[in-house]
Amino acid sequence: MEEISKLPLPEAFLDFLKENGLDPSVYSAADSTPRYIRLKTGNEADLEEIEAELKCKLEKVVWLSGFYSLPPDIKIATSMAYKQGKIYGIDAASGAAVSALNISAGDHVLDLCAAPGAKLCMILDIIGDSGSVTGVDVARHRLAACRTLLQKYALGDRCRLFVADGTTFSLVPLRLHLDPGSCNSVLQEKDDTFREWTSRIPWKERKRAVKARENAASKAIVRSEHPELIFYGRRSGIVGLTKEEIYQSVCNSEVSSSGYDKVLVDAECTHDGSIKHIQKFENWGWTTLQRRVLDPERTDSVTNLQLKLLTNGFRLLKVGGLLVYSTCSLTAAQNEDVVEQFLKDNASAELQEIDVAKNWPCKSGRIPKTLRFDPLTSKTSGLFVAKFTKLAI
Ligand SMILES: C[S@@+](CC[C@H](N)C(=O)[O-])C[C@H]1O[C@@H](n2cnc3c(N)ncnc32)[C@H](O)[C@@H]1O
Repeated sequence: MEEISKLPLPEAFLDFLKENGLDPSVYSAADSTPRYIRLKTGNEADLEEIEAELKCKLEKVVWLSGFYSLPPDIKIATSMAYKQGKIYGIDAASGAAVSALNISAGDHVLDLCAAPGAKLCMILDIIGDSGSVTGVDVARHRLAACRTLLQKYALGDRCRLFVADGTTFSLVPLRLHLDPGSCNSVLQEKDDTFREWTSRIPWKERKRAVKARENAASKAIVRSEHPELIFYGRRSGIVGLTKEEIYQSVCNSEVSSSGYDKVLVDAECTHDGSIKHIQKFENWGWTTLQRRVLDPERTDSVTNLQLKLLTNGFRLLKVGGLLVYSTCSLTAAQNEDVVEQFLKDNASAELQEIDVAKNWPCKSGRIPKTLRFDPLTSKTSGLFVAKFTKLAI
């Protein structure tokens, strides 16, 4: 086993890096990469108090608004500031991916791989009291954790969460009825009208849902008529509508005008660029790394999935909208190769310069306009970011 800094990397991982043309020295920053937090909007005046509580100086990240760095050994989870939802942990490179979307007031945003939800929280914090956010993830337990996060940070008012496969998810934003007060008067309540969301689901309904999940799990192929809605806020557009209205399908030609303004595809990947993730294998065991990261079959299936997620996210984008594709892998196969194939398959997709990136501590990817954060030079977790717009053709 070769020793790089204090993180021992097994031969197989070093071979994986070599095969992918990646420099192992990026992992030497493992011990010095700072931890990052984002201050929830409205808590700026509490900065000194938070510093006193954490007993450390919060260094403003000059290139990313609302972000602060702190030494990696500082624990934030037990602090009052964290418990009260004033700060949340999110890597600066992740924040950059969200920032690249140029979210503005009134936007309807789709986060296609949303859990556990750090980026979703940031998106919701930015949109504030306008527009809507739809979070999708295939892993129910991870999305449930995401729901807990939204509630903790009181950010869920304009959000809806669906357990669904992002490669086939088909719902467009509900542009009307975002304010339940304004629609109740015109809508006639039917039996299946969605009322305000509550975590206290009636016993009968809960039993029915568990049974449906058990039935689905017992079949080889999970067939669900609709994506499962596991949370919706008061102004998410859901309250006051019926099931039929919420699950209304639209054809591809309609999506060009009624699709999302912004789409984030923070795709499933092998996480090899995330130093924090790689460090976890010290405890999980390096054989787990072999299975989850190095296995060529895993890499092949993940790149197929990434292309499908990107393609479907783009399908749901309206003309003139913006899509950001990101992964925390540093391999070309999961990044530039996926982007190249996607551009080849989608004539209406155009790669965009990330205009807000002028002062970001990152490098260009192999394809101009794409960006790579590498832990050593960026002092962040590793991340690849590409941004697209949809042309009217
Ligand atoms: C890199 S993580 C997303 C992190 C998240 N954006 C955040 O900031 O916390 C990738 C996510 O993709 C989800 N995923 C995997 N396959 C998926 C699919 N087919 N459809 C939707 N989500 C999927 C995983 O469950 C995982 O939560």
